[in-house]
Amino acid sequence: MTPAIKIEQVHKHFGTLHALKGVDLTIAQGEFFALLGPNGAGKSTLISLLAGLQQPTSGHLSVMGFDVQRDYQQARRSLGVVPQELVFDPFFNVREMLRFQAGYFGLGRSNDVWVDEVIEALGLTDKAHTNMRRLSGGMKRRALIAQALAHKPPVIVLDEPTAGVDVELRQTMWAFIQRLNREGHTIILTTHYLEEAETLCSRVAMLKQGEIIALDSTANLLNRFPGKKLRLKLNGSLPLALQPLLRQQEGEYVVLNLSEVTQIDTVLLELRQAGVSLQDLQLIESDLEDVFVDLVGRV
Ligand SMILES: Nc1ncnc2c1ncn2[C@@H]1O[C@H](COP(=O)(O)OP(=O)(O)OP(=O)(O)O)[C@@H](O)[C@H]1O
Repeated sequence: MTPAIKIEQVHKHFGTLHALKGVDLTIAQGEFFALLGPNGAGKSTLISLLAGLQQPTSGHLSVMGFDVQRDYQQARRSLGVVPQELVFDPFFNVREMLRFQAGYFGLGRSNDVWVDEVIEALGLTDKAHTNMRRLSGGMKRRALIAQALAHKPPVIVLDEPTAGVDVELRQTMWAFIQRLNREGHTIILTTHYLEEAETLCSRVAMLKQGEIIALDSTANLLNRFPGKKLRLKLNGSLPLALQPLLRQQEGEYVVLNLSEVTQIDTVLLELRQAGVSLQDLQLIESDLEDVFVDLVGRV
């Protein structure tokens, strides 16, 4: 099957800055994929190259088999991008804006049913006739998500879609995006909320300084850290014998790395022998954030 996204040896220079250093990435149709990386890693640059908003310095990108430069229109029609920033046309109301957007991709009135479905799914029904200018920040964000979906693209890219949005929108949006994924749409997500990526995405690429440094299924990445963490609040300082297990200090808590659960016995014994009592104890599974911190540093 034609891949949803194919990126081959893509380089991007901004003057002397080498923002993307030979990125290769293939995303199959129907995947729910996370593109993660710290600030400045090159995620947005990669997305704007996919959307044809910028040109690569070298290399090739295609969407649903269409080269983003040679077959620009088909590639662009295959892609819906929810941008990070709130940029919108202030002259239209929500429904007009969505119809206009679909019309831009050559879709006529027959698409209106879909536009209304998107409006409803994103909780915009009450605002359908409100001018974009008059929407609150959260509602504008909903409208921008709707805008990216208005032409029902097979590939949907969400660039930090939940930055600064409330819990209700997150839930509504993810329910709808998951439905679209079940119906066969390919979803690519960039987010700094690693919990979201862990819950939603089956495969992850981690980008650092313009290079992919990890590309694997979410499950395999998590398996790299089979251990658990023990968070302890102590009446006293951590005994010397336990220092080698120390992972980090989190306020009043110390976090220890455990390779197996039975190590808890040893920890408790050492604490007792050192006369240090416990105020609180939590056992935590490793998560995507641990993998991320280990590979690329803090988000
Ligand atoms: N138009 C531009 N001109 C010059 N430099 C740019 C331009 N766009 C991006 N950069 C630089 O390229 C690098 C990658 O930026 P990019 O926005 O792609 O990172 P990002 O991974 O999306 O970061 P964030 O998580 O902060 O959104 C950064 O060093 C950035 O300063």
